[in-house]
Amino acid sequence: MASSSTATSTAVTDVNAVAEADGPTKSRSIGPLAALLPFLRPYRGRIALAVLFLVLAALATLAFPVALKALIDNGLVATDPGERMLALREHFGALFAVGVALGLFSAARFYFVTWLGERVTADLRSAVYAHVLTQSPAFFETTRSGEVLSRLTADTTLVQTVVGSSLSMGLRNTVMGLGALAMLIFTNPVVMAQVLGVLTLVVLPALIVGRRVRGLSRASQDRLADASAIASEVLVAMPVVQSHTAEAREARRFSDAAERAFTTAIRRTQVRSALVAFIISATFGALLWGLYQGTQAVMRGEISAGHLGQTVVFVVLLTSSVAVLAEVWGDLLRAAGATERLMELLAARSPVAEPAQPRALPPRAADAGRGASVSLRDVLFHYPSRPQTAALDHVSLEVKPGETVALVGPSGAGKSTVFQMLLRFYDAQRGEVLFDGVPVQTVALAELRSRIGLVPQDSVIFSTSALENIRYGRPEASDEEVFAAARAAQADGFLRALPEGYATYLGERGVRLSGGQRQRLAIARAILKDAPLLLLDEATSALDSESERAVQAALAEAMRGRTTLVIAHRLATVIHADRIVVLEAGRIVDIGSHAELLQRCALYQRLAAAQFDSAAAVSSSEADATSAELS
Ligand SMILES: Nc1ncnc2c1ncn2[C@@H]1O[C@H](COP(=O)(O)OP(=O)(O)OP(=O)(O)O)[C@@H](O)[C@H]1O
Repeated sequence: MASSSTATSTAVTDVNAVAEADGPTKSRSIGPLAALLPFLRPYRGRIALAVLFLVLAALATLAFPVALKALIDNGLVATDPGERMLALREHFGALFAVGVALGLFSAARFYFVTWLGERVTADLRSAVYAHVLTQSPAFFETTRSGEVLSRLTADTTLVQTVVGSSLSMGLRNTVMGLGALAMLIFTNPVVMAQVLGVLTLVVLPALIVGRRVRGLSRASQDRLADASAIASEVLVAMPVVQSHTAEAREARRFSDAAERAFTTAIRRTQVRSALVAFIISATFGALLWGLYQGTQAVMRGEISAGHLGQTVVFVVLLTSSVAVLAEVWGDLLRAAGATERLMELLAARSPVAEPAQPRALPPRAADAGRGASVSLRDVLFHYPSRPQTAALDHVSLEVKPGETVALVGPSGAGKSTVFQMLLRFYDAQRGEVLFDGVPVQTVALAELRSRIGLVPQDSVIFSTSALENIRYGRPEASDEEVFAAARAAQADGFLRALPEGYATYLGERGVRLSGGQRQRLAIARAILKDAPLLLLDEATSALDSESERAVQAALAEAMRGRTTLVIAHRLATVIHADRIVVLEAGRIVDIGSHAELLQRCALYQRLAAAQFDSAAAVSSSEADATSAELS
């Protein structure tokens, strides 16, 4: 346990270190298991019951050899056959009673211990998952989601084995072993001293080898996590994989990772197997030695046959306890590796910190019908992984309530980064980001984000019904409100036409909807959320003109009465924007209306010519207007 402090101090406190913690283990003890204590603490009552039944079961086991001795020494001595029969029945009755007690106590112990294992694992899983969900995007840049999933399943399962079985096996065998030891010392000190000598020779190497098992355990869990990470990455990108006919390549990449996990697991198993062989043969040796000594003593008339029988059972109990304990030690070390890793995830601190004393945003009612104001003041920001390149380079922008501002610029200009700043996914290194005049760092994250509706470029559809999908941003909304939002987003028609209408299950990632339908569903979600600021990242993929019109109408509805920042890829959008901000390499190059920028901004002219003209879905009248303006 001495190393638990080491484990805590090495527990990763920043997100980057989580990803780097793939290396070998830092401490080689069961110390990290101490981190499970807070998870066990709420269930003190259950633990007490488990321990009670565990001790009772161990005592019943220890009572067995005593009853056996009584049977051999007393049950068989009566000379009268009738009396002997009666005595025998009594002794067998006593043995049976011990057996029944053992059965009942063991069942109760099993129930409580397994309950604890399941409970603690479920709590741990939920705690780690909930914690991971609070991490900023920086965490997910460095930690693969498949790896987190593997931690949540494979590592917690190891912990479950320990809490739900190994710990109780360990405790039971400790109690039984100590009991057998005490009884042996009490009844047969000479044999005892010898057995103990042999056992020491067994335990020491087992402990030493066990350390290596733990290192290998963590390594094999890590390799397993690698395989899971590959699978989860590929499974969500199946169309890309299949269109590149990369199935065989991806299958090989996974099987290579699985193979590495296998090799590491086998190395661990080899070490463990050698340990098992050693432990079993050595403890067997100890047992036989005890038996040999005892037989001699009986022959010399020093002890009774019953005494020998009792001694043998005690020695069996003692040696098997030691053997089990060595096994359990291996399990504990394995689980320590898994716990260490889970605790690293739990210790990861998001660099986007909640303010200690959050300031309230101005009441929402005041914004109703006009939207929020947002400001970026001299914002300098680089992504944590790219400290040399400023993604936003001294950007200042004031957006008034109700205004629609389009962001345009070449790829990598920093348009999405502006959104990330407003949502406070990252904090700027310099400058200020204000929402309704309040610096975003001083507002509770939940409050800030509740005021922002986001329609991302790739509409995310969850694997649930259409109704629940729209309700995602405001779970308490009534069905009627959902229908109204869907109508406003031009989604009501196609949703009602689905086999089960709004109750239709949309499949994983909405694969049953077309691109335009997915967008409208995402817009309905934003409309229902009814936030004063709308961040809209227009989809770049072209839609057919009918679908495009529907999406544009939906967007117009979503923008009504709100402040809107839109990353624009469509001509219709820039034409209708109040102002257009032209970004390049993290700087604002120019701000103006479409007509003004066409007049004076060379970059905008290039963008307009290349980007908007080629947008297939631009309605013909608008395209004509632009051509006229451009020419
Ligand atoms: N998570 C990230 N980590 C590191 N660098 C990033 C990250 N996201 C974006 N960048 C970099 O920051 C710069 C601005 O990116 P941003 O995504 O804001 O551009 P954009 O204008 O939205 O581009 P696009 O139109 O292609 O989406 C780019 O150089 C990009 O490579």
